[in-house]
Parts: sequence; C-alpha cells; structure tokens
Amino acid sequence: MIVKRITLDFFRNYLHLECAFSPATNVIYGENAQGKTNLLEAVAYLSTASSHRARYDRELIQLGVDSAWIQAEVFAREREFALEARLSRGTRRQLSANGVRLKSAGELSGVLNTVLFCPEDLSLIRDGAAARRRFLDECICQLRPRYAMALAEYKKLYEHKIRILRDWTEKPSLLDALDEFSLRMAQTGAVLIHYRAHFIRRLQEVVPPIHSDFSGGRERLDLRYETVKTVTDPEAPMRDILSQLLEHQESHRQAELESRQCLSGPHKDDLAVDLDGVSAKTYASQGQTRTAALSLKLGCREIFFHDTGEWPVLLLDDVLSELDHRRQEFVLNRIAGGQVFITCCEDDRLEGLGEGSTFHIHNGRLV
Ligand SMILES: Nc1ncnc2c1ncn2[C@@H]1O[C@H](COP(=O)(O)OP(=O)(O)OP(=O)(O)O)[C@@H](O)[C@H]1O
Repeated sequence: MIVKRITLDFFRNYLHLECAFSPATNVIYGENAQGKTNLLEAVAYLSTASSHRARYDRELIQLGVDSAWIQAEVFAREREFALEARLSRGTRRQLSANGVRLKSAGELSGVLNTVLFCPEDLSLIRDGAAARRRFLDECICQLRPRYAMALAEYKKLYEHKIRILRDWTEKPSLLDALDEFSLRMAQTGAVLIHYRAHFIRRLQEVVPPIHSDFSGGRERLDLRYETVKTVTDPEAPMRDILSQLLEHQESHRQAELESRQCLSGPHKDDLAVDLDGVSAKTYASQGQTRTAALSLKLGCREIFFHDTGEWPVLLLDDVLSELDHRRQEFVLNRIAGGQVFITCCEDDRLEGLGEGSTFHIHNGRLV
C-alpha cells in the first residue's frame, strides 16, 4: 500500500500542504513543534478515521477555522484510490473513496492500512490493560469489519448498562432492562473474545522471534491473553464462550448491583507481556520497554501483510533516534519492503535508510 500524494487544508498547523511521497522511505525532519507528527497523524487518519492523540476530531481542525480536509492518492489492492476526509466543527465528518461517501471508518481500513509507532506507545508495556486493549482493537478493527461493528455495539451496550447500574437505586424500574443488556453484552462479548483470541495467537507466532532478533537473542518475550475467568478456551466456538460469559455474569450480578459497576465482560481483557518469564510492565527497563512495544507493532505489520498480501504503511514517529546504532539497523532491515514514514529532528542522522525522499517541515510548511 502506498500513499502517493497528500493534500492538507486547515489540518492542525497546516494551512495548505501538497506533498508527493516515495513508495519507499520518507524521512520527515525539522525542529520541534513544526508539524512532523501532524503529517503522520493525517496519513493514519485516512486508514482508521481516528487519531492516536486526539480525543475529538475537532482538535485536528486548525484553531479558528471551521473545517479541515485530508485528501490523498493511494495505491492499494492493485487499484488507485482518491481518499478524502472532511472534518467540520459541529457536524459529522465525511469520508469518501473515489467520490463515493463511506458509511464507516471500517470502509477506509478496507482500502488503506497503517501501523503507527510513536513515543506514547511505551504505554503499551508500561500502563494498565486499557492501552493494550486499545492496541488490539485498533489492529483487529483494521483487518476485520465484523469485529469493528461488534466493538462499537459492545461500547454502546456497556454505556447503557453502566447507566442502569449507576441509577437503579434512585429509579428501580431501570432494573427491568438490566438482564436484556447483560445478555446482549455477553453475545457481543463472545464475538470480541473470539477475534481477540485468534489475533493474539498470531501475535504469539510473530512477535517473540522479532523481539529475540531485536535483543540479539538475549531476551525471550511471551504473550498471553487474559480474559473473563470462566472462559476456558477463548478460541472455542462463540456459543461455548457465550455460555461461559453468562455463567460469569450470573455469579457477579449481585456484586455489580452493589458496586454499581460493570464487573463482568471482555472490557477488562488484557494482553500480558512477559520478558524472560516476568511481567514486562513491572520489570522491564526503558530500553526493553521500547523494544517490546516496537516488536508488538512490527508483529502487527507482519500480520497485516499476511492477511492482505500488501505491506501496510508504517509510520514511525520520533522512534529511531532513541535507539542505539545496532537496534536502528535492526529496525531498518526489518521494515524493508513497504512504504515507511519516519520523523526525526534536524540533527538526527539516520544512516542506512536506503532509497527514498526527505522532507523538511518548518512551521506547517514544506521547505
Ligand atoms: N488544531 C490545531 N491548530 C493549529 N495548530 C495546531 C493544532 N494542533 C496542534 N497544533 C500545533 O502544531 C504544532 C506542531 O505539532 P507536531 O506535534 O506535529 O510537532 P512535531 O514537529 O512533531 O514536533 P516534535 O519534534 O516536538 O514532536 C504545534 O506547535 C501545535 O501547537
């Protein structure tokens, strides 16, 4: 997959930008706060219709302006696509491919896939389970539209159930709907667990060898799916998972009413990461944390390749400069093959980048 050209209007600090990219490596360099990450964010938006660092689309629109546009020419799935995202304050965003309006973000992922690695991704190892769930969700949503639909449905049901649990003492009639919401959450939750289990099994195959190479064969990384306790085999057929989820819900019903919290379901799932048999979250050093997080992302990139037959676009934000020379070389060897965008500061010298283009960004302009 290749982003051949991008045009930004009123996106973050870009008034107007037109840029044609290399199908190989694109180095985006410049001083701090000039717009390097903003450019990667725009490319990523065209595959997921979301940003890794903005909670709301309106944050992406230039301050003091009402609308922003991202347009790109993309070559993917052996075809040319013109992708467009129009973001407006106060109205719904509009996504289109070749002039045809898209109904969901999943349709964008059906054209373009990206894998982004940025400094905040250290949270994948260091933080609580939510960061790892987000990683799983972002990856699987790009590959499986059915998962994206189930996830959106599950989130809605969760919000409803939380409201019932929060307000039922003041309004006991709310309890009439509780079991219905719990049942639908279990049904949708079974879909999430099924897809997560399969995706994690594939991660278990590709990530440990990447991490082992990365660490010069010195470290062993293991991944483990942690889900609802009663689920004995997350890869079992969905109807088996459903009955085990219902069993867990039933045993937690009273506790949910008393605590007013939703205690049962895959919204508490985790992807445990161990290094040499101990928890990476608790024991990994800075370097090990970075290497493990990057291994997860590169593993995800390989799964995308196996699934679609094309390399997803890899976006590396401010990453290589943090690695020593040997590790830089490892990453550069590993990412050969697809289109890559790498941001770095002016003084960083990224050697061995091979074929490609460089772009100097200054104050939201291409110099
Ligand atoms: N909605 C917005 N409207 C206008 N400017 C914005 C908006 N959002 C962010 N900016 C500005 O964009 C600038 C560049 O941000 P960006 O994160 O791309 O920097 P960068 O070049 O990656 O810097 P660094 O090397 O420090 O990571 C910042 O100064 C920020 O204030």
